[in-house]
Parts: sequence; C-alpha cells; structure tokens
Amino acid sequence: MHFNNWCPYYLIIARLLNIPIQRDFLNSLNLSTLISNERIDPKCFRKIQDNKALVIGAGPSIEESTVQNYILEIYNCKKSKSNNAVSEDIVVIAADGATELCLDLGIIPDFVVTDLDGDYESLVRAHSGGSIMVIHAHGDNIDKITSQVPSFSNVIGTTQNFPLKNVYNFGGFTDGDRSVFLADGFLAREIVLVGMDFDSKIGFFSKRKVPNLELKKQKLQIGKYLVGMLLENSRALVTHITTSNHDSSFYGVNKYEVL
Ligand SMILES: Nc1ncnc2c1ncn2[C@@H]1O[C@H](COP(=O)(O)OP(=O)(O)OP(=O)(O)O)[C@@H](O)[C@H]1O
Ligand SMILES: Nc1nc2c(c(=O)[nH]1)N=C(CO)CN2
Ligand SMILES: [Mg+2]
Repeated sequence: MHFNNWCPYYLIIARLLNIPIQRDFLNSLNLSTLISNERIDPKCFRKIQDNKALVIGAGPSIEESTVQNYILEIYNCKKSKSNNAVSEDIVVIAADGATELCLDLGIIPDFVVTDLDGDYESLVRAHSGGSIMVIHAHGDNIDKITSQVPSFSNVIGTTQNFPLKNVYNFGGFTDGDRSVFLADGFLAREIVLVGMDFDSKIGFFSKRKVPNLELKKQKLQIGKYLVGMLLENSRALVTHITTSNHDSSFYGVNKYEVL
C-alpha cells in the first residue's frame, strides 16, 4: 500500500493507542543508520512476485497438529517441486512469534516480519538459516533496534511512519498484518493465511509475557481490520486456514478451509 493511502489509518491508530508519532519517526531514522543496504535486493521482491505466500501468524491455531501438518504439507510441496532443492514458487512469511514454530517444524521462513519483541534466539537461528529479516522500527522498540539490528545482515527495514531511503512503509501495524501487506505489496499471486486468529486468545507462540493484555487485544482487532481492508482490494487469491476452535473471519478472503 502506498504511504499516502496508509497515512490516514496510521493517524487514527496513533490517536487510538496514544502513540507519539515523533518517536516512531526518530526510530525510523535510527534504523536507517543501522542498515547498510541502500535499496531492497530485487531478488527479495521476486521471491514473492506471482508466487504463493504462506503467511503464518502466532494465533493459538498453530499449536494444533492439524494446522502444523498443513504447514508441513505446503512446505514439503515447496521442497519436492524441484528435486529437493527448495522451489521458489511458494514463499513462507513468519510473523515474529511464529518463527519459533517454523523452526520447531524444521522450516526456515523465507521472510521473518518482526518488531524484535519476540524470542531473540529464534530470530538469530532463522537469520543464520537464510531468512530475510523484515525489521520494524517504532517508538517503543528504540533499544531493541539499536542493540539487535547490528547482528543481522539480511535486513529490510520498515516503519509505520514516513518511509526513508532504506526504511520502507508497506502499510500495516502488527507483525501479522504487516506480513500480509508485504505479500500483497510484493504482488503475491496467492496468499494463504494460517494462525491469524484475531478473535481468539493470545497464542503460546505470541509473546509469552504480555505486559498489557487489553492493549494486545486492541492491537489484534486493529490487525484484523487492516487485513480485511487490504484484502478486499487485493489482486491475490486469499485462503484463510482455520480450525473449528477458531471462528475468526474477515473481509477480503476468497476461501475458508476449516481443518
Ligand atoms: N490470537 C492471536 N494471538 C497472537 N497473535 C496473533 C493472533 N492472531 C493473529 N496473530 C498475529 O500474529 C502476529 C505475531 O504475533 P506476535 O505476538 O509474535 O507479534 P507482535 O505483533 O509483535 O505483538 P505485539 O503487537 O504485542 O508487539 C501478531 O502480530 C498478529 O498479527
Ligand atoms: N509506537 C508503537 N508502535 C507500534 C507498537 C507499539 O507498541 N508502539 N506495537 C505494534 C504492534 O506490534 C506496532 N507498532
Ligand atoms: Mg513483535
């Protein structure tokens, strides 16, 4: 989504959650100085363009074996397509806490979308395995950005504020909905959503210690709204994978599959 279209949503969210947008901007500048690359490597874009993006959120459905088997099935399909060399036409995008599940399943996500408030060890392991780290700067993660970004080399910087020369704004707020904005913005042909249980309890793979449960729930509702708004106008075919324990639904989805 272009910044001009994103900006009104950002201003409303900032007002709702009392976010000082000046601090968001300051941290974008901070992140910009910590990233060496000037522009995104076109290879990153081509990984998603016209391909199928599996976007994995950290909702509680990913704790269920049926969902884990589904993720593995898609991943094995990705691997088997070209004689065990990983085929490029399925791309795995893990939202923050979901990275840990991916690693547990033996999957290195192609992209990890994070504001660095999750499990640092998992991020380091994914990065060592080759994941592209899509790291988000905002006013409440200045310390994390400053201390952790220098340890990653394969980074795409993002912001919810003004984009800078090497810090992008694809739209979106929480790690989960920003993953969907990334898939859509990089022109995925198909988007499959897993673990996007915005109306359910906070998942185990989400932050273990949630300091403010009410705020977290508010953020999930914002994420749900943003995904619906984006997908309604998306060119991608969108499938939402759920289980009978989670009846989250949102606009813009072409197909539901209840496992
Ligand atoms: N029930 C759920 N519990 C947790 N995450 C969920 C749920 N449903 C969907 N998600 C998506 O999974 C993403 C990853 O979760 P995680 O808590 O690791 O990220 P987060 O956005 O950094 O959290 P926070 O908003 O507290 O910073 C969330 O950003 C959210 O969009
Ligand atoms: N300033 C600020 N921005 C955010 C915050 C937050 O806590 N503070 N949390 C987000 C969801 O992960 C996304 N953006
Ligand atoms: Mg996070």
